[in-house]
Amino acid sequence: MYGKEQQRQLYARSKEYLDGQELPLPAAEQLPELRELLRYHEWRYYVEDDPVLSDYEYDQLYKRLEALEAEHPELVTADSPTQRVGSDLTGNFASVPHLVPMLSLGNSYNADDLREFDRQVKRMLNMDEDSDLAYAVEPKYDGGTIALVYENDRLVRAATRGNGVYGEEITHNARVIRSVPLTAAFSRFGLHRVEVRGEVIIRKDRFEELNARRAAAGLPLFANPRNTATGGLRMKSPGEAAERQLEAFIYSFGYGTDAEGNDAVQALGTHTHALDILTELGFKVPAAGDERTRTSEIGAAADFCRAWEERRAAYPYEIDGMVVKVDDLALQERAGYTSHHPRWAIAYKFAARQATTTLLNVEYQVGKIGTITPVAKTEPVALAGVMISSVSLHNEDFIREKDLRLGDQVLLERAGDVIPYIVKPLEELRDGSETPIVWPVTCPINTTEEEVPLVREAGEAAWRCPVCVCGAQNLQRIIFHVSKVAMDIDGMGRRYVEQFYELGWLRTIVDVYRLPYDEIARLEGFGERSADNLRQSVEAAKQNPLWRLLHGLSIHHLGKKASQLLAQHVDHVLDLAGWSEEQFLHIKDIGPTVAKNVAAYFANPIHLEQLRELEELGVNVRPTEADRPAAQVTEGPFVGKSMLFTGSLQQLSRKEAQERAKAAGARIVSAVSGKLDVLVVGEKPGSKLKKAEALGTVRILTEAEFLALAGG
Ligand SMILES: NC(=O)c1ccc[n+]([C@@H]2O[C@H](COP(=O)([O-])OP(=O)(O)OC[C@H]3O[C@@H](n4cnc5c(N)ncnc54)[C@H](O)[C@@H]3O)[C@@H](O)[C@H]2O)c1
Ligand SMILES: [Zn+2]
Repeated sequence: MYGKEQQRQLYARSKEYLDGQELPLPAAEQLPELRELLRYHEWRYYVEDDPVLSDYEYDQLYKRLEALEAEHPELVTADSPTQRVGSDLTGNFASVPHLVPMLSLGNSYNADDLREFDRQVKRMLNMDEDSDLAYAVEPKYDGGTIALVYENDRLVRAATRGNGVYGEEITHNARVIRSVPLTAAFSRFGLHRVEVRGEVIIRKDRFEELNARRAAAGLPLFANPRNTATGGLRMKSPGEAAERQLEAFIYSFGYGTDAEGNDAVQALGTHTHALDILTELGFKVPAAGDERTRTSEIGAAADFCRAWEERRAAYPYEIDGMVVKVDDLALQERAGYTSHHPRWAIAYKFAARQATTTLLNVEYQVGKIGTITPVAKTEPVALAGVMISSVSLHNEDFIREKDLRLGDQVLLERAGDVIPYIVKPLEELRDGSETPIVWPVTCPINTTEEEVPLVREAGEAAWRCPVCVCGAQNLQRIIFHVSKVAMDIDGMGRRYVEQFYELGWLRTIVDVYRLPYDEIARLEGFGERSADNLRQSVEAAKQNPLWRLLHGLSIHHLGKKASQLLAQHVDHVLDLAGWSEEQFLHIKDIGPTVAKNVAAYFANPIHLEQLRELEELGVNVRPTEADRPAAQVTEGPFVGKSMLFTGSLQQLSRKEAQERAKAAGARIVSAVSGKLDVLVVGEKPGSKLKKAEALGTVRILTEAEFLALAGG
């Protein structure tokens, strides 16, 4: 239908219009062009199920056409996209006429738009602006429209919306949708022949499962739930449609007549009542009081819409907005229709979650352990309310699997609070000028002469720079070191670290504990007070439990849990310097990867020197109260007591004795202080005993006494 070159031009031209560039064309020339562009995008969206613009962008083009036509009514043509609904006719099925045209919906994006809609409706109905008008509000399901015709309580026909006037007959596929009843007792309500309208969708989790099965079978994946549903409706064989486990939410009557052929829907009174009846008849309908509401105040309708925008991500079905409808069916008829949409209803559209833009460049960032993360730089584009120009590409495999190229048009998505990501490149829009993204073999950050080859460990997706000479890695380490998860230095976030780094005050984590507070106080935006607060936070962090320091060293693979385990097994952080990989493995839950990485870290003299400096600066390097195992011993003679052994023991080795003490609930410490509870004394005790005696608060036990109390 559209050739490649033609598509590229239509796309490029659309973006020019959207960029708001000055288009000094007379209206008479803009109008046909806009119509042509919109028709192209409708084809991509409805027929190909693969749009190249976001809905928001499409709506912007549409509004531009609408505005121009309003200024120049003489130039409006009957085939303009504003005068009819977009067509999804494929020609693959028999086409059937709709008794009552199936229309689109007008769009709104915020509470103001809704208030404007409220004013317009009231004007049309000759109502006072302040008078009450009841609205029904419900989710706008994002799938494929379906019209189900029942005669004498039996499903006789199902059709798609098609071009609004004709639809495509897809009864065979509707029959396999379990939420579409094959019979329904409409006759109880005097309805002999009815058409009900709804949206066919696939639940998000089913969509994920379906794609997982397809991936396992080596089949191409479905792009999104919407086109899985619309595609499912148009399958040739109902078996394939059934496999998708589609569902149909019914949201209104198209028409309904009694045995004489007279209208019998109006008698139902309100849209709300009509939906209640459809619920009773066994249709899947938005649930009253939860998924739908009724209110006579447009502000409350807007609140309901906004509340649903929050709920959108957690809701099991894809919705792209809400629909606000005049509830009274007689008033609906009075308000009437344009050739495009009813005047009594409006869609409240949620912020678009997809957008297309150009991939300009790829930059690389280096993480605290040297991980190289590629970041796409794109032409800035609005997405779900924020401007996006940078998107993470995760790793090399991601780029390869998506076959991304520089210069590509890419589809971005941002769902809920999730960070934006690239869904795919729009391959059909390539013109041959795109260039491959060449993955670096040496560190892309390193600016020195030396070339540092990147390394990639077996089973890992990320490439790493083993030694970032340029310091980028150190910066990331410091940022991590002070962060909540590690040393948790209050008030010293990424921004300050970057600033101090720039100023040359921070080179390694050791510098965190010797910052020039006088100079900081003189920095713009600081002052004595904040500098002093910062100093106090740093001082406080010096007393942190040992596991925080260990975690804050950014040792590859050493997470919080393993840091805590290590902290429980040493008296001083430098004890680890003497450990072999074997010794690490003796600790339950410490695996070979952690063992290898920690051992390597502590084998490096630079690291040991840093730790000594940290100790000198007053940073705690010994296990504290908080380092004790979480699963504490709760019974035993020494529960909660700190204990120290001194002198040579006769019956047990020092290590065995310590283990026995721990099993009895004691915590082993390494120095005599006011905090010491118990001192166990062997042969030839030294100064520790004297010190403890001098304190007078320490309980002193012989080895035998200890053994008797600790048990066997
Ligand atoms: N990205 C693109 O290039 C592109 C192209 C064409 C259209 N579009 C999108 O499609 C829109 C126009 O499509 P449309 O005409 O299908 O309109 P629409 O999807 O905005 O609204 C009409 C449809 O909403 C559905 N709907 C879901 N829940 C409903 C409910 N509770 N009550 C009533 N209807 C409900 C109906 O099936 C109806 O057909 C545009 O605004 C745009 O967002 C995008
Ligand atoms: Zn590097």
